[in-house]
Amino acid sequence: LCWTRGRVYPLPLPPGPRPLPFLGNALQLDTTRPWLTYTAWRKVYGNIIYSRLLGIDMIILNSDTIARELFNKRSAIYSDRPVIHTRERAGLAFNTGLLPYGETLQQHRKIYHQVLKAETSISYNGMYTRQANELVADLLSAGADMQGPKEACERYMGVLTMVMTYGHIPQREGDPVLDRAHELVDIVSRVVTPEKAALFSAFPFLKRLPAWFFSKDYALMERSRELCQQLLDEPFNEVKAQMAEGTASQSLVSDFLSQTHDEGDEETLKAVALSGYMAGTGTAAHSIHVFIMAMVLYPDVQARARAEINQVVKHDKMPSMDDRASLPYIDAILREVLRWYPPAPLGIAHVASQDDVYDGYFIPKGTLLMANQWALSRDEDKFPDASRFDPTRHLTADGQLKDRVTANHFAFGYGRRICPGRWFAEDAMWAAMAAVLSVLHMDHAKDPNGKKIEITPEFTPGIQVSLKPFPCSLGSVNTERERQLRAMMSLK
Ligand code: HEM
Repeated sequence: LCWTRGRVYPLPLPPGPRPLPFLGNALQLDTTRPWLTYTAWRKVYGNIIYSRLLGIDMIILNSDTIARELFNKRSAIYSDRPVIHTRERAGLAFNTGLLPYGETLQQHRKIYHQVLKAETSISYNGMYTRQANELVADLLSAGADMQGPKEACERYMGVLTMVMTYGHIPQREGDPVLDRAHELVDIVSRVVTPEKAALFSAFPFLKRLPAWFFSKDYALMERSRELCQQLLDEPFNEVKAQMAEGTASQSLVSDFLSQTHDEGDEETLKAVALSGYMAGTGTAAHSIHVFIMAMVLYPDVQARARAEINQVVKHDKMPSMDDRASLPYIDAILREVLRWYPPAPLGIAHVASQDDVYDGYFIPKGTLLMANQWALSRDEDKFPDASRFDPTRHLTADGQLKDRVTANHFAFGYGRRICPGRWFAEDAMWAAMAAVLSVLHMDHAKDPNGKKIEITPEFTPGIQVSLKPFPCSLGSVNTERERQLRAMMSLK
């Protein structure tokens, strides 16, 4: 028996910093970016670290191998989620990512699997290409507006997810569904202000924080609840009405509604559609935005990628998803984007539903476990000179991809909670990156004296980070392709 931190366990807990009473290790954290602290702790305590915060047991995994050992191989134990205090108050109890492990979650995941699995995701190829063309046009018209590229990436993912879930193509300006969805995602990240974002990521349970802590956020949470209800019901009811009239487009909702008449199933379907939108837009939009920044900062990578496209695709044609197998360098860029700045640096916490033992360490039931993706991404043994953006890490000497699939990337998480939108995300990212590289030259913005403006990457923190707008200059390098793209857009 081991007497550890006031409690008796059959074996020692993993090593970790000495906690203070009640606060635990809270004061040792970089509160806006706790993943940096956890990565620094690795040097002292290693790849599996125990920490105690506000009375909650937490284990940080700084190794992909250990995360796979626990979350994948022992998924029967490690698939639960922490209880988040604000979940009900903000109307977010329906959200797949926050559901405890159980029957409802399994129903959700079954639906995602049917509409987002690799084979189905390919069937959206026409949609990815069409929307990628729009993205290029939006980026071209962004000009010197710094907000432009970020908004264009967000619109691209917002439209793709709306079309996939409701068959609804949002209007360019003032679309009521897209606007509300944006507002909701924005509120969720404002309720999760930098301080709270840090708390949420560092203490994703928050169950034990007192109510006064949230007093200022009550109004926002009220609005969030209202928006959730509208967004759960309105687009869904519209699809139902369209189905009755025989005018509904194919979508997740229309496909499933045609198979079910059960009201319980309808609630599940609504929850799945909105959770997919909430989980999918910010993450993938951030990654496409990071891609643009990487292309500005690493012009050699940009030039090689464009040269490869020009070799495979005729000079006056846009690439299509059919060209993907012939363009492994673009996939290598995609994997490097996910590694370089993973959208969820600590993933979403898993919870142990039973006591367990790993490598001689005791893991008590109820422990919250987080795979520290930031540490994985900066592992110098696996990724030498890790802060450098270098797609060739993912290629063999003869230019082929080292791993068969992108969907196993650590950025998508693990086990029974692995991201169900990973194929949709990677297909959407690939289409966007190939279209952008085919037409656009991405460069540093210049000041009035013609001097290039340096970029310092900044991110809004949270469970999901988001690259802030940065100065850049985007212009066309291929007028024939640009013409073809605009012709394709007017044919829609
Ligand atoms: C670059 C894009 C994306 C990244 C990096 C990403 C990453 C993640 C991660 C790390 C998790 C948690 C996994 C875990 O617990 O181990 C997750 C969960 C989830 N993702 Fe994604 N995601 C992306 C795009 C998408 C898209 C496009 C969709 C849907 C259309 C989506 C839907 C979901 C859902 C519903 C969950 C919750 C699953 C659960 O709790 O069982 N994601 N994602």
